[in-house]
Parts: sequence; C-alpha cells; structure tokens
Amino acid sequence: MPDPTRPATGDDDTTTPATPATPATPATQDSATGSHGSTDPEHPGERTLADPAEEVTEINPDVDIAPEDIGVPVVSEGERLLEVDEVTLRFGGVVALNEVSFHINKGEILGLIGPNGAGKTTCFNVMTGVYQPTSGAVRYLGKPLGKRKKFQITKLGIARTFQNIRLFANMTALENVLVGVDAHHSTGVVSAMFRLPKHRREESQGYARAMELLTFMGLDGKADELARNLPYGDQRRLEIARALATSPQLLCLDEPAAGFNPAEKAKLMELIRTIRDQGYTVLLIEHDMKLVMGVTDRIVVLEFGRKIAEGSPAEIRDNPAVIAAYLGVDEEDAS
Ligand SMILES: Nc1ncnc2c1ncn2[C@@H]1O[C@H](COP(=O)(O)OP(=O)(O)OP(=O)(O)O)[C@@H](O)[C@H]1O
Repeated sequence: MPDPTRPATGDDDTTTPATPATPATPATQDSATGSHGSTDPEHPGERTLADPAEEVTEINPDVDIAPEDIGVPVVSEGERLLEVDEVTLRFGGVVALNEVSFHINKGEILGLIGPNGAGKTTCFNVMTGVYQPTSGAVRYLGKPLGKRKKFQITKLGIARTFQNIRLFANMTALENVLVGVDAHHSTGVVSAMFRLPKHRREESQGYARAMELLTFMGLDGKADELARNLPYGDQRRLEIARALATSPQLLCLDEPAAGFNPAEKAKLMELIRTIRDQGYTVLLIEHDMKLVMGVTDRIVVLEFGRKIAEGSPAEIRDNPAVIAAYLGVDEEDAS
C-alpha cells in the first residue's frame, strides 16, 4: 500500500522517467484528518485538499486530446485491450492478489473496487510494471507484458495516476505535462545538445500538445505556475494531464476523487466521461460508490486479493457478496 506521506519523487512513476533537479515537495492529502482545505505545515498557505469554497476549474471538453499515434497497434472499439490472467502476487506471507482474472475492452470505463487492502493498487502496480506477478500474466494487445520495465509499459500505451499525488512540485504545470510528452519522443541527448531539426520539431509539437492538454483541463491560464502552488483539485487534474501526455490507450486512475468535495466529484465524472469519449480506455480505482456507479460501464470487485464479483453497476450494487464485503458481514446476512 502506498505511503501517504511519501514525497512526490516520481520513483515508481510510469509517466515520469526523470527525477527533477530539485526534490519535489509532497503534494499529498492529509489522510490522518481527511480534512478539507488543510495546509501543508512546511508550506503554510498552500492548499493540500480541495476546499469546498474553492471554485471548481471548468474543463474545455471540445479541445481535441485524442491519443497521438505512438507507433503501437491500436485495437478497435469493444475489442480486448488488456487481460489480467490468473494473476497471483505474494509479498512474503501476504497474498495481495490471488488468481485474479479480468479484462478491459477498448473504449470502456472499468471500475476496480473493494475494501481497503483488497489488492486494487497492487493490481495497478502489476499492470504497470512496478511488480512482477508471482504467477499468471498480464496481456496487453494480446501479448504478455512479461518483465517489461515501467517506462517500456508507458511506451506501450498504459499510463497511470497515483492515490497520492506525485507531481514534480517545483516544476511548473507546463513542465510537468512536458515530462509526459517526452516519454514517447524518439530523439536522444545528442539531438537535443545540437538542437537538430528533428529534435526542434518534436519540442515544438510537444509544447503544443502539452498546452492542448492544459487547455482541455482548464489549466492553460496556470501553465507557468509551480505545481505545488496549484489548488489541490488542479493538482489532481494536472496529474491526469501528465498521464494523458504519454498518449496512452489505457489510462489507470488510482482514487482520483480522494479529498474532493461533491462539486469536484461531479466535475471529475464529467472529465472521465469526456476522456473516454475522446478515445481513451479508463480503469478506475475509486472508493466513492456514487462516482463509481455513475461513471463506469462495468465493475470488478476484489476482496482479500480475490475477485468476488464482476458486472454492470446495477448488478454489483445488488450483489450479496459485494454488500457483505463492504459491510463486513457474512454473505448470507447481507442477502
Ligand atoms: N510492497 C508491499 N509489501 C508487502 N505487502 C504489501 C505491499 N503492497 C501491498 N501490500 C499488501 O497487499 C495487500 C493489498 O494492498 P493494496 O494496497 O493493493 O490494497 P488496496 O485495495 O489498494 O487498498 P486501499 O484501498 O487501502 O488503497 C494489503 O494487505 C497490503 O498490506
């Protein structure tokens, strides 16, 4: 389970191949209090959680942010994009994932839910190369991810955000998105040093792409602000923009609504739907049931590392095993 107090170093960040020169400042929520609009003691005056009084940034849904061609095969709408096949992952005696199988079709929004410690984040970590499964396989576009490293998986078209925001806090909003764009650029150090034409072309295209994504998110006016100075909700949106900058086929969002007030959650639902409508497939871990039920096409439920249910939001809502898992009672008592 990720440490909520951990700094935003980008250590296991699939979208951020480089570590910034200046150590990033944590942009994390106060999980101990769960309070809204709190401040980071090291940076008085900076918000770390969405403030209910804060105006919610409006997105610009008409800006074209469809994934760019990054040279990987693209499957058609409704075809299988990713498959988790009998994946088991052990941490010593802890079986974090126990023969878990499910798949994600191109163009859908799939919810991955379950009580605390169910294995959701571990599942993301297996899908993004942070961990290798003890047994089983993850197949993307029909091929096993095998021992691919995080940056290789990013290049294949899988991007993620984190439960606890991991922006480069001392870089601007624009620079954070440019890091994502750079993930699939092909020119190397020599090209950059001599500013060869191909490098200059990639640079200006990357800048345009990053600005498009910021505009889509409603953050273009804040492009030059340091990530650490952005309101909490904008930091969350910026993290999504950075993930989209890698032009993924599959976008994995790990609790994107954590710390959000109801107005922010409503806007987030609109954002997720719009992202899907622009051609992305979305895998969503989220504890907020209203949001999950309202935005997903299908839901997979984990409990103690096992898949206990899979189906439409309506099916999941009425599933006795799911109700029991959430209420902590026996299935019979829940039915
Ligand atoms: N690196 C690790 N080393 C040892 N155990 C781990 C590690 N990562 C996760 N676990 C354990 O694996 C299980 C699943 O954890 P995971 O974080 O995937 O759950 P989760 O469903 O994401 O929970 P939450 O909703 O609280 O984030 C837990 O028992 C957790 O303690």
